[in-house]
Amino acid sequence: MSFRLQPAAPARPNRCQLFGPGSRPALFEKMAASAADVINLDLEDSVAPGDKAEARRNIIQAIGDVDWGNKHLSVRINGLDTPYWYRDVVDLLEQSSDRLDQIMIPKVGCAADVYAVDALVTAVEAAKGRKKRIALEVIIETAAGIAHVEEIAASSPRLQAMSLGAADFAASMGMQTTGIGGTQENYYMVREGVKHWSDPWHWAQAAIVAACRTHGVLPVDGPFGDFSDDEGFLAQARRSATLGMVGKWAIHPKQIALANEVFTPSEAQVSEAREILAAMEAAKSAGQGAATYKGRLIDIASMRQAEVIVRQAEIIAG
Ligand SMILES: CC(=O)SCCNC(=O)CCNC(=O)[C@H](O)C(C)(C)COP(=O)(O)OP(=O)(O)OC[C@H]1O[C@@H](n2cnc3c(N)ncnc32)[C@H](O)[C@@H]1OP(=O)(O)O
Ligand SMILES: O=CC(=O)O
Ligand SMILES: [Mg+2]
Repeated sequence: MSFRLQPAAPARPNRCQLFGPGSRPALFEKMAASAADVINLDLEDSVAPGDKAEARRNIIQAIGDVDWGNKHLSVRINGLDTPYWYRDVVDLLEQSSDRLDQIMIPKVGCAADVYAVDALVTAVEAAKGRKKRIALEVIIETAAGIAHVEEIAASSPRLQAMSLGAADFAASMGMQTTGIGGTQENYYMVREGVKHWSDPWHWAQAAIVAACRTHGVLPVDGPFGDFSDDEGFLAQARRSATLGMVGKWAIHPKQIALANEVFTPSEAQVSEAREILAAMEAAKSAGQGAATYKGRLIDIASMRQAEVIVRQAEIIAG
């Protein structure tokens, strides 16, 4: 380990972030009753410009009125390039109850974007005497965002989570697709006449995970647009989990159980991790740093890997 230790990310479940437009208040009770760990009430791209003010009012009312249980409650504000975002922050923090946990900032392009929101949040919190310190989450979904991902991950002690937003990311990068996440038809290699599809999101996800893990932020995979394709969602989510992401968005209730399944370590994974820890304790007692487990090498690094899985299971179990 470097002299500078890697900080732990917030110890809360973040397997599924369920989105719903602020302009559809009929969905709020359903969202609250769902099995998602995080609720993202949206003021941004799922809300038409003419509905922004009403959506804001709907959300402020629902934050106080709906029983959100133990969910992490977040509101996605509008981007800093719009005339809406400051009013989103001010009205939310002046008018909503203390039940609000988090504000999500879309299309973050540099650390100063987070600084601006942090400064405004800090001022309104102090002016209103709000007791709960609002957390922030950001979406990396532009070329600038991915180019500055590390400084963004380090930008504020309020920052808890960072998602990849595949739709806007594709647009900003000029990618030739209208798909939101998942396999892209034209992203393949050919060997002996057979196509092998590759993953165009992989490098951005890996950059996000590295930036997040360096600075103690939760890395999250964003939307998968085709909610009739469960297999595609599962494949995308499994790749994300394997890379180190802790959860994925649901843009339809169908996707919640799929995300929870993938981002909850299975009983088999947890018991294998515990067996590795036990085998390494036995090896250490015998004065050895390496041992054999099911015919394969395990050593002290294997303990760290196993601890990741056990810790994830413990956080989810509460
Ligand atoms: C690229 C991005 O920025 S992604 C993030 C922003 N986008 C969003 O927030 C979009 C979120 N999703 C939605 O708005 C909707 O799910 C849509 C538009 C995709 C589909 O809406 P519908 O046509 O109503 O879906 P559908 O008819 O399949 O809904 C089935 C049931 O789930 C409910 N439902 C639909 N969406 C949601 C949701 N997001 N949360 C909770 N319940 C929902 C419906 O009310 C319906 O309930 P019912 O059985 O009691 O009648
Ligand atoms: O905001 C999400 C996205 O994919 O764009
Ligand atoms: Mg977006």
